[in-house]
Amino acid sequence: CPAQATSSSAISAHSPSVIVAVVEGRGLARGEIGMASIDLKSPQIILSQFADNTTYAKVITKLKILSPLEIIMSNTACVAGNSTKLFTLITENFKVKDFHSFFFLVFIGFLQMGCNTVLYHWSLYRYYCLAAVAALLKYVEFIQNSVYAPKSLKVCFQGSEQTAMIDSSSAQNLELLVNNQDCRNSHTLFGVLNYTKTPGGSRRLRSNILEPLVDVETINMRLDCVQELLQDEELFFGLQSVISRFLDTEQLLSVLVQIPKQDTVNAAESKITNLIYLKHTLELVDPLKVALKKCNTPLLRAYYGSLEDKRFGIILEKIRTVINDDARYMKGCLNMRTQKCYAVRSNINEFLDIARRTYTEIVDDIAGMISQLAEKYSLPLRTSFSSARGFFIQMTVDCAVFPSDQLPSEFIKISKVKNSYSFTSADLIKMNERCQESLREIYHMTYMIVCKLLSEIYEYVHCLYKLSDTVSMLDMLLSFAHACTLSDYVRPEFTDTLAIKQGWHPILEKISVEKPVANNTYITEGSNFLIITGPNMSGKSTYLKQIALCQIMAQIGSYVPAEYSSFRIAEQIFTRISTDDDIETNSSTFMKEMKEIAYILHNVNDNSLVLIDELGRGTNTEEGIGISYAVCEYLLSSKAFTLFATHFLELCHLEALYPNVENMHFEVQHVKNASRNKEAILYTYKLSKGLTEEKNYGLRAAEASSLPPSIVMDAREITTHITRQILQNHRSTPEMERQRAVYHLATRLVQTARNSQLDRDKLRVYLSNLKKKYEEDFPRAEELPEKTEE
Ligand SMILES: Nc1ncnc2c1ncn2[C@@H]1O[C@H](COP(=O)(O)OP(=O)(O)OP(=O)(O)O)[C@@H](O)[C@H]1O
Repeated sequence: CPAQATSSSAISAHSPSVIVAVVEGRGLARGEIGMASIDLKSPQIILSQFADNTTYAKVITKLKILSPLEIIMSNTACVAGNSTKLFTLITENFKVKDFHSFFFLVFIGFLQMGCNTVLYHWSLYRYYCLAAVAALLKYVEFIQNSVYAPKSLKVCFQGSEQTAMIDSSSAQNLELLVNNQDCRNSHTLFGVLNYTKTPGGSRRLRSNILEPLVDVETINMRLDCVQELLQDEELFFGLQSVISRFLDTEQLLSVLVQIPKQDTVNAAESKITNLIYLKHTLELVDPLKVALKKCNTPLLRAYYGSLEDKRFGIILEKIRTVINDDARYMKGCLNMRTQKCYAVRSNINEFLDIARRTYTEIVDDIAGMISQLAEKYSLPLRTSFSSARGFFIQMTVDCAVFPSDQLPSEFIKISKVKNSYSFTSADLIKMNERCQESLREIYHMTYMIVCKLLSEIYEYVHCLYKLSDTVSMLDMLLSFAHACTLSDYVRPEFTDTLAIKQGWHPILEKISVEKPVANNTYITEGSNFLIITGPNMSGKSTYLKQIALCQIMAQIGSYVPAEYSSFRIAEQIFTRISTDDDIETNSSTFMKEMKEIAYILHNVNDNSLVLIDELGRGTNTEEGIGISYAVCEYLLSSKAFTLFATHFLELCHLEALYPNVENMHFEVQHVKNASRNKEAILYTYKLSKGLTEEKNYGLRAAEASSLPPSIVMDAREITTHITRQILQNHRSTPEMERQRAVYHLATRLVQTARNSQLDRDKLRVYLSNLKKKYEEDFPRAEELPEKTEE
């Protein structure tokens, strides 16, 4: 309820309130998905229809982003023993309700009767999402016991093209909204950026982080706003003070446009409350305009323009004819009760005026009775109120000196909290009942007046959608600017290169005392594959995550933690990052790894950002290397920007085979620990070119840990023995080496030829160097086919 809608209610603002209906095509249309969702806190229906593959990755990702309260599916999809694959997949992850398939069809039938030609044609192409929305509306009507007022709902069709896709496991790996190790919200990207003041603003930030933009123009417009907010303190503080007074506009709108099917006291009370909230919200439009008046950037000007809408004034005028000027949102349930009681102006309904007089008299009587009791027993009694108990008596004394059995017998229902007794009396209970009765009357009569007023307002209510959009967007932009003022972020540019100068990890900065070590990144189309090596704990995973987080921050319109940054828009961000707290068994960890990598390989395109950390660690070394090598070669055939962190140094040979691969490593230093006469590792967290030269760093890390020294010694001996054995097995004849070199040379030639980005001169130089090197190493090079160079 909007009463809780303060900036501190971010958690309640995120509690699930979305209901989604999902429909899948049948027969030839299998895989065609229609989805419709409605947030019970926001009267907006979002429709989408798209084709998914057999893993249903898109549906599951979309559902995870929505984090629905409930999902409804047609009962034909879940016939016992014969349920569809989609149904089974969804039930594994979410709570599903089956709903009669009839409701999935009713809306379509109605449309096809020809009520609206645009919608009719639309229905032919978007059949499935319309079927979903039909069922969704019916279901909401059924559970909420209310319908939406005509022409009041906003309907959006959301294709999957306008935003970058981040699958749910990547969102988890990157700690976008939840931290794997720490349940605190602040240890996430959301926590780093969230300085929003309204629930709508924090919801918007959340959804933007999960679905960053891909349109450079829109991103730059947002960045212009953030820049202006950073440069103009007056604008920043002026806007922030107005925005923080807004309530949850979306939820308010949602409640306003619902018409209860039964007139209960609760429904009446809630409508009156919401009308007061509406008045409070509309009265903030003018201050918001004043705060925005001098802004210059196009987006802020556009928001200023949207506030010029005359309908805000019309609604407010209409409200003021019926509602008292001083009726407003106030904290505290008794205050709000008083506001509701006296909301409607006097002389509009004489029975209402009489009922209110009666109510006032009862409240005065209660106060009088309690002060008489205080006098009679010489006790420090005072009148208190709670929505559960109504009026009751409170007394603050030293409870140890004054035990409850010393209280007069007419005080009943005694409870004790710290040094305070709460109780009531039989008379007070009766008076509370009378008070409730007169309130019911007041609410009923007020409700009638409010309903009439609302029916006149509905036709203007659409401007509130604009207002809630404006407020949540301004709140989010202010939040970005706020985050910048606390840390030295820089405005990103958008080019075809990923270049970050001295970038650092934003979450690590927030949680650690010292500023993280910053690093440079440079990835272009001609050098789009970085293999990152380095000992354990040297900072590989942190670096990979840092790149993805900076990319997301840039694409939502925030500044980024770096000295300079330029990004290529990523249409998808994929990660395969092992999580250490995996409680699954080794084999299922491996299967999870394989599923995640298969998902990436199926969906990667030239504009993806791919981050892979320690692939193949769930199986033995040879197989791990084999899988990693094959995956790298597959990814190398695309122009995706890939960062591949690994302990398999064998993969670093790829640099020699592919011109677009670059080896990077994290440096460590060895320092003598004088007291223990041992060598210790000093992590620099600095990224340098080339592959790591560290050997047996696993053993050294084990030594540094609390593993018993005897075990470390044994491990060292066994490792030496195995390495010797492997070398023996691998010792090859010159002929074997020559064949291997021919194979590598041929692979390199094919890859180089495929990579049409290299210009022909560079290609020629590259190939003749290759041949020269081969001739030096292997005297029988004349056996190569003569035309290889071509
Ligand atoms: N740039 C940095 N600045 C400061 N501290 C860092 C930085 N990078 C990493 N660290 C610290 O080092 C710890 C280990 O980093 P990380 O997990 O990234 O290492 P890793 O190389 O991936 O290790 P492993 O190979 O064992 O998975 C982090 O928890 C973090 O506290």
